[in-house]
Amino acid sequence: MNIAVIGTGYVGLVSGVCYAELGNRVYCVDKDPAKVETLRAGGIPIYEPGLGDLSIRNAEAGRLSFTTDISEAIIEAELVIIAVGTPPLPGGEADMRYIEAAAREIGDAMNGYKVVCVKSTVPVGTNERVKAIIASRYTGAFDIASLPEFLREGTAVQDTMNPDRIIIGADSVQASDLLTELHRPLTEQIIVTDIRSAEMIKYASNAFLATKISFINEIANICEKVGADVTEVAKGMGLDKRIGASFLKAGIGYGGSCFPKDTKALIQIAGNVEYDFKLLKSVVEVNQMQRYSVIDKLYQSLGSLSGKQIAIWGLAFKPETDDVREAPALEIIERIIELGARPKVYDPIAMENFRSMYDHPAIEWCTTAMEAVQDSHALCLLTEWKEFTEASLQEIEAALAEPVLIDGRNVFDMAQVRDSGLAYYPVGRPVQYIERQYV
Ligand SMILES: NC(=O)c1ccc[n+]([C@@H]2O[C@H](COP(=O)([O-])OP(=O)(O)OC[C@H]3O[C@@H](n4cnc5c(N)ncnc54)[C@H](O)[C@@H]3O)[C@@H](O)[C@H]2O)c1
Ligand SMILES: O=c1ccn([C@@H]2O[C@H](COP(=O)(O)OP(=O)(O)O[C@H]3O[C@H](CO)[C@@H](O)[C@H](O)[C@H]3O)[C@@H](O)[C@H]2O)c(=O)[nH]1
Repeated sequence: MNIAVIGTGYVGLVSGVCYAELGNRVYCVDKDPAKVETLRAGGIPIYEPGLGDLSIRNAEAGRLSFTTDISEAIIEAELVIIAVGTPPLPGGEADMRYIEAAAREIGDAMNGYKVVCVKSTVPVGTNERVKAIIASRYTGAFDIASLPEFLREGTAVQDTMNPDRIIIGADSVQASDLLTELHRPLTEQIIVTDIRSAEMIKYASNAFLATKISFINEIANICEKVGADVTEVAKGMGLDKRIGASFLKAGIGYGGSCFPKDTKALIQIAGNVEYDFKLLKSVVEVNQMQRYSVIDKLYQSLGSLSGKQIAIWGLAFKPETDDVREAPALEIIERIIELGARPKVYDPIAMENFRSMYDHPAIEWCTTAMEAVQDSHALCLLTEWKEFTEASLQEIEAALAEPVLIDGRNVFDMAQVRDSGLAYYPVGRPVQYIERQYV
């Protein structure tokens, strides 16, 4: 199948490369010439495990090309996939300007029947808007379809090649047949539904996963007060098939380019039809507060933060990605600086992205994990990179000026921590017990 993918971000690039891997001929378009140049030279503008090799292999096989010219990309395409960004506007609603611009450009470049589908996460009714925009510029026949994307950053290639399900929202047999044929090699679980339901499935899925995270974070906060261990609680809950074990890891709140934006967008979508989505509003509020649990623990352990040096391990919103959009580290570091402390930060991959989003003279940018820890008054682990989870507690303790370890991701083994001299502050585990022993 000949496919054009508009937008070569985390979704567009991964999808384009994976469709090529399935044997399709894929043209990826981006309006950013620097990205296209990097891709043409065999590079990858994002960090995503496994993507680079796959991209090079398919480009060399002649199945994958990159261009800034949408007409070149869609001239032979049967399927055009829109995968541009839908970032949040200040009020929380999704910014549709990139989708609408892409629809206009597609409309101008159409040269025959094609199926145009929207993979970006978009409010209900967007596909109809895209159809209207294209129809206002192209009078020939075409179909539209919604094809929501469920990949996770860090495991995007694996998720794309092994999806739990494919959702196709279509109002024509040609569109649903074409998309079914494309995805058949990946899974039997292909759900064909109407366009509006497909658009809603994406937001509802992300909102539900975010709800699970905020729920377990609140349970964790209660566990801390009653002396229970949230990791045991989550294990016990997760064995109930009706609940499921995934997305029950307590931590410092969800971040990333999706959950924060999509929860707020769904609240807006509901608000637009005069529905007050109270549950989701609480999910967002709990998530915001959870980030500050790290600051509370710093206070608990150090008293005033003024003049203190705080090591930060992890800037990316999750491991195995360079994406720092809505990373909890941003608000935590800002707050640490406001309180008069000096953060010494380290992340194996996301330093550059973080620094271009937020820089401050109080921040010391370190080149190794242990450099950040050296002589700091506390270490805060914010992202569970393997390098951190495998770190030696003895080395950490020896390097710190005060033996305070705030583990925002519950990565360390409690028995090992007990054998160390560290004052350990995990999430939702019996902090007081450890404090009594070691502080
Ligand atoms: N990142 C994820 O993990 C993920 C997962 C599922 C769904 N989504 C959704 O997919 C969409 C894309 O997300 P992303 O993270 O890949 O975004 P991104 O910001 O990483 O990439 C978007 C790309 O589109 C390009 N672009 C914008 N307008 C264009 C145009 N008119 N023509 C050509 N290129 C254009 C930009 O230059 C950019 O490279 C969003 O709606 C997002 O919510 C993202
Ligand atoms: O039990 C958990 C699971 C995740 N997180 C946090 O939640 C955030 C999001 O993690 P994850 O879902 O793994 O990554 P994303 O790449 O943001 O993927 C989500 O957002 C994408 C964009 O819409 C969807 O496609 C995916 O299905 C959905 O999982 C991260 O900050 C994680 O640290 C937790 O705190 N506890």
